[in-house]
Amino acid sequence: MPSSGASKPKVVVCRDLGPDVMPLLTKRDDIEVVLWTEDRVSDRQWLLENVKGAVGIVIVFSELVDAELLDAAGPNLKVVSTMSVGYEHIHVPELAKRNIRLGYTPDVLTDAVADISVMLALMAGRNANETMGIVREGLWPKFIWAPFALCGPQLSTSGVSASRTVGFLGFGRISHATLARLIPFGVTDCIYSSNPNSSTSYKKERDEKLLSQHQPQLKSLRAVDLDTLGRESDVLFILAPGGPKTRHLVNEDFLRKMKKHSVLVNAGRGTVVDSDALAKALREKWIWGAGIDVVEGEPNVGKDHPLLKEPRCNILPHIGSASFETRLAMATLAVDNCLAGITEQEMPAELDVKAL
Ligand SMILES: O=CC(=O)O
Repeated sequence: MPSSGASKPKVVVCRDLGPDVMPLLTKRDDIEVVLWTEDRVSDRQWLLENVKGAVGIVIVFSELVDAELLDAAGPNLKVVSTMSVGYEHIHVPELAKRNIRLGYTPDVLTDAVADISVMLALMAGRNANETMGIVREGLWPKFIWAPFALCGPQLSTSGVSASRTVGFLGFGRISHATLARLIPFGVTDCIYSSNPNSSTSYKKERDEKLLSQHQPQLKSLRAVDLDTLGRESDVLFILAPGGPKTRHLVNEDFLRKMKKHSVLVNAGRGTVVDSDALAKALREKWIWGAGIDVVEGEPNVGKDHPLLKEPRCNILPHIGSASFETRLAMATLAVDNCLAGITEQEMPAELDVKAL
């Protein structure tokens, strides 16, 4: 843990951001960098002690930023910079109260998360977890190939007559990028339910743009209520940012309305989905399968978790943005945001904490 010159402004960094990015901080002689060197969630006590007097903190989505932490930091704190696009782990009103700025990492991860969303849809529809399990357990030699064994619903519509309606719970940048990837799969109808605070004129303009961008393939794009979203989606992508307003929107009631052959993908936040209800939906075959990158309560998802008992549940350990290119861009942006925040300049990507 480097420590030079007690009087220099202190920046606490809760993960080693690697050899390309750390020097952006450590090579500066006008700040003191305090680093949590382990590749796991920083210890809360360590953070509470080290954050005292800091001007900036660089975190990831597993560090909770609440009144306790901000009080421990004290009045010098100017910026919290999270290496994530989501900010469910940050009590934003507490930042607003204290005039602390918030940096985040939108855009740079859009493609990586959209890629993995499509991957999860394919994995869930085509039974990746279950079928890879057969191979992993050495059961392939005993497996009798049969015409309809281990089939699942096809994502692409080319060559088959059925059309596919894709649904999005949350309709921001990552959803748009996911939709773009699905157009070549033959998707013609898209429905979504999104932030009720976005203005009607913004939504109208955005939807017209998306429709014209995906002409002539995309025939319809509609904002719908949650009931319709559940009932009509063949593949439902949950790409909402989380937080109290979206907690358990996908619950037993919602899942019971879904089609039997539908696939649910969650690459947004685990809290949007009630895990017990999803496990029941899979067990009782209300839906076909699920592909999830996020789970409520993660990373505490051990072997006994109800979702792990469901073969049709394809689970990844929150790796949506985990490509070399994207993580490098995110780490760089998080540092740039932090440096701009502590020097009171315009941040490359700032969330307006007073407007959230
Ligand atoms: O989940 C990842 C992120 O919010 O960046």
